[in-house]
Amino acid sequence: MENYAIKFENVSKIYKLKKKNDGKNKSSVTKRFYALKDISFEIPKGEVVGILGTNGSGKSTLSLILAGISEIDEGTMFVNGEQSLVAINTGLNKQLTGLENINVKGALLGLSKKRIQEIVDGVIEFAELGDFLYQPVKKYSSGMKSRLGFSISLYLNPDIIIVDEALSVGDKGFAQKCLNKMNELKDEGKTIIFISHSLPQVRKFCQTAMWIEGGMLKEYGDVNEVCDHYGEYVDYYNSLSGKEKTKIRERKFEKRIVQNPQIGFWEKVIDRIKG
Ligand SMILES: Nc1ncnc2c1ncn2[C@@H]1O[C@H](COP(=O)(O)OP(=O)(O)OP(=O)(O)O)[C@@H](O)[C@H]1O
Repeated sequence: MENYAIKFENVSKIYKLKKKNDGKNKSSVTKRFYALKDISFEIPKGEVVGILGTNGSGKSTLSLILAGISEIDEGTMFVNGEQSLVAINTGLNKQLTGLENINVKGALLGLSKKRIQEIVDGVIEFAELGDFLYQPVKKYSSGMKSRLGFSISLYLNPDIIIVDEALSVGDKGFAQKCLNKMNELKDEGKTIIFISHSLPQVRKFCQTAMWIEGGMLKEYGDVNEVCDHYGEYVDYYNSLSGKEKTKIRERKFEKRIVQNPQIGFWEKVIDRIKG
C-alpha cells in the first residue's frame, strides 16, 4: 500500500497577465508567469503540514491544486484519498442558501440522502448559523461563510483536509472550536494541510512545514526548523525599505516569467477575440 497522501512531481502552474487594451495590441495577454514552478514533494499519510510563504508566494494556488479545484500545467500530482478544501470563500455558491450548498456538495460527491442529512445536522450544530442556513450565501458575512465552508468540509469527513486561512476570519471562540475539531481529526490520523500566516499556530499544530517563496519550494521539513528559517526571512524582509522590498519582489517576479511560452493556435485566436 502506498504510504503517501499527496505526491507532487515537478508541478507547475502558469497564470497569464493581461495588458491594458489600447486598441493596437492583437493579443490581450502580455506575459505568462509561474504561480508555482517545478514543485516536488511527498506528504506522508497522517502528517499535519503547515504551508508558509509571504504574500503572493503561491500558497492559495497550491491549496486550490491540492483540493482538485485548479488544474496544473506541468508535472504530475498523485492523491491517495478523498480530499476536501476548508476555505473562506472557495466552493460555495453565493446564490444558493447554506442548506442548498450542503445538498449540492453532497450530491456532487454522490453521497446518499441519509449521509447528506447527517452532514446537514452536523453543520447546523457546528456552524451555529441559525436561520441564516436558509438564506443565500451572498447575504453572509465573511465570518459566516468561513463557518459554513469549514463545517461542510469537516463533516464530509475526507481523508485529506486542506485548511486555507479559514481561521483568520470569524471570532476567537469559533477559531478555537475549529482548532479543537482539527485536533480531533489529527488524532484520527487524517492528513491535514494547514495554510497560515501565523507561525505560533503552525508551530503548535503541525509536525512539518513547507515554505513556498516566489512560486518555488524553498524548504520542507521539521516544523520548528522551517518556522525558524521563515521567521528570520520575514524579519529581514520587514527591516528593508519600501524601495528595497519592491526591488526584491520584482527580481522574484522576473524569475517566474515563462520564457518563450508555447502558445497554441486556438489560444492565440481566443486571446485575440477576448482582446
Ligand atoms: N487567477 C489568477 N490569475 C492570474 N494571477 C493569479 C491568479 N491567482 C493568483 N494569481 C497570482 O499568482 C501569484 C500567487 O498567488 P497566491 O494567491 O497563490 O499567493 P498566496 O501565497 O496565497 O498569497 P497571500 O498570502 O497574499 O494570500 C500572485 O502573484 C497572484 O497575483
